[in-house]
Amino acid sequence: MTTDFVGALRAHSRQYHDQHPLHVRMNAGECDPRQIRGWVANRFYYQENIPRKDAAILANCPDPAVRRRWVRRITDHDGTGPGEGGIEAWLRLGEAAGLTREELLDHRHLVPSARFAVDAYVGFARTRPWVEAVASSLTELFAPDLMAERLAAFEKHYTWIDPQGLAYFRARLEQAPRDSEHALEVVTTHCRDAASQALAVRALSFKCDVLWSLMDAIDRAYPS
Ligand SMILES: O=C(O)c1cc(C(=O)O)c2c(n1)C(=O)C(=O)c1cc(C(=O)O)[nH]c1-2
Repeated sequence: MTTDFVGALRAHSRQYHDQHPLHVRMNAGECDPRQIRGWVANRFYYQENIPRKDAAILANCPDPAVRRRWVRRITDHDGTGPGEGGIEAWLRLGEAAGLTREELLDHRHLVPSARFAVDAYVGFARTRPWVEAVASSLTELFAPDLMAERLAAFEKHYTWIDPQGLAYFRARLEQAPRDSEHALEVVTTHCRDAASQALAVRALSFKCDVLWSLMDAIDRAYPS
């Protein structure tokens, strides 16, 4: 039963946003600087909100052992001091791509439907049972392959971006497998019957929709 359940979760790789036309064009080297900058600026809103989403999971989770491991995600993104962490690394990616910090932080490029998609993810974590919110993070099972592909594509096609700006993706290559392994452990431990397993699968499907909608929003805002 657990094997079927894990299989059903893993099968969502087919709905993952690596297949989105914008990612396909990006990784083929077909985006122009305006489109790359638009993606970086809009994705920044996702990055900013990941720790708020994880704080909502912590707030709803009654298990100290889970919280002790989950809290690491917040420091991965926020760092333990100024100038550290994933959000800072994304700001440096923006600078390497020719965007100022200010224009990322003040959301001047953020389009309404990108905001809407990200807010839906945070709202899901705040309002749904915490195990479902954990299940929704399992897109990270599929992220490392996309990160590796993106790193290679950026180094090859977008040489106008300083490669030091790509440090965020290198860090995620290690963080994402660790995080998704923990999330999978939590979900398989807590979802023992068909009903709870179906809810976990639905949560992951919802998250695939969030990521796909975010890419749709960016693609529409910066047409070729
Ligand atoms: O660039 C990407 O394609 C991508 C995808 C995902 C994902 O699959 O949810 C995350 C990230 N990046 C990411 O950088 C990240 O920190 C992250 C956290 C989470 C999550 O749901 O908790 N997903 C992702």
